[in-house]
Amino acid sequence: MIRFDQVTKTYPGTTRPALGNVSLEVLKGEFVFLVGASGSGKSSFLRLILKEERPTKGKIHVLGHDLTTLANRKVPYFRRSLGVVFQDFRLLPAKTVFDNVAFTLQVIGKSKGFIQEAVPDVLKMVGLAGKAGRFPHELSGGEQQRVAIARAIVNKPAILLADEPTGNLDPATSAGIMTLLSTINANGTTVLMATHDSGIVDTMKRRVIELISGQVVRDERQGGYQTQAIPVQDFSIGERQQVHAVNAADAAPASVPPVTAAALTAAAPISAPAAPQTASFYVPKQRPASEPPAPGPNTASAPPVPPPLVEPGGDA
Ligand SMILES: Nc1ncnc2c1ncn2[C@@H]1O[C@H](COP(=O)(O)OP(=O)(O)OP(=O)(O)O)[C@@H](O)[C@H]1O
Repeated sequence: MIRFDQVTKTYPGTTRPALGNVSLEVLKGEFVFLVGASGSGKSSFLRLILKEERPTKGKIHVLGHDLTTLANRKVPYFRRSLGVVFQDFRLLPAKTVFDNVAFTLQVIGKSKGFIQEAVPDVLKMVGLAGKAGRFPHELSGGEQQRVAIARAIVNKPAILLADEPTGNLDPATSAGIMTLLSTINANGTTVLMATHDSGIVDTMKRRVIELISGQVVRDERQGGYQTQAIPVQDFSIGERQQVHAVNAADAAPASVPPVTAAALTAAAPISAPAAPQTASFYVPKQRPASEPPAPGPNTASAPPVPPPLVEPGGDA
């Protein structure tokens, strides 16, 4: 579904690659977390999948397309199979919830009849059935992210890319968003999510790809946020913090075998040698151990697991 073959991305005017010689495969239906310190290459990875950036070296295949040879005129059609969600929602402020979602469908030429059926269906799925007439500024952050997710999935993409979708949300609201993304994944959409949220990754136990300085240093089924964590440091300022340390600059390239279909059916986790110790620190967002990871009694803002996507009829 997504395959990177020895992909290197070096931005113009820079010497160190944002991604270096990355080879991996993501299969249909997987839920994959991309983790790594700020600047490790997560967003670059997602942008390459969208063909917003071109690899400097190597090949990328997405949904059967070789992106290095895909003609520019075909890119808009290719992108219809991908949904994207960002940390900052990116809604159109002057449009209602309904119109924000409908806009995506109008742009690709769907009929009014299709839109009138598909938009309410998807708003119901994301738990916003009663809020179609509101404007973004009349919604909470979690609700705005639900609109953004509705917009991303209304055309039933094969792949959903999410770049820190819970980055601006509190833990309870984040849990509701993760329930929603899990449901979307359970309905058949492959999900790739870049995140710094250790609590979410540790709770979900999905495949984790960890980047350090553009290198894949870990690719693990049912992984945690950082199994290579270097444990506790005491900063003597405020609370004692758990610091997971990685040295982006000094990380040795890891010899990680690419994840293939065969590897994913094997029993053992796929993991790489530990990163070396370190001078620069990334402090992940801390989630209290007592806090439940999924919607529960203290997650009032999170609706129950939404029903499966309803197939809208009347597509023109
Ligand atoms: N357009 C660009 N031009 C030049 N360098 C860039 C560009 N975009 C990203 N980079 C560099 O590439 C590296 C990887 O950046 P990227 O945004 O992919 O990291 P990230 O892991 O997504 O970071 P964050 O968690 O902060 O979003 C960084 O060193 C960054 O400065």
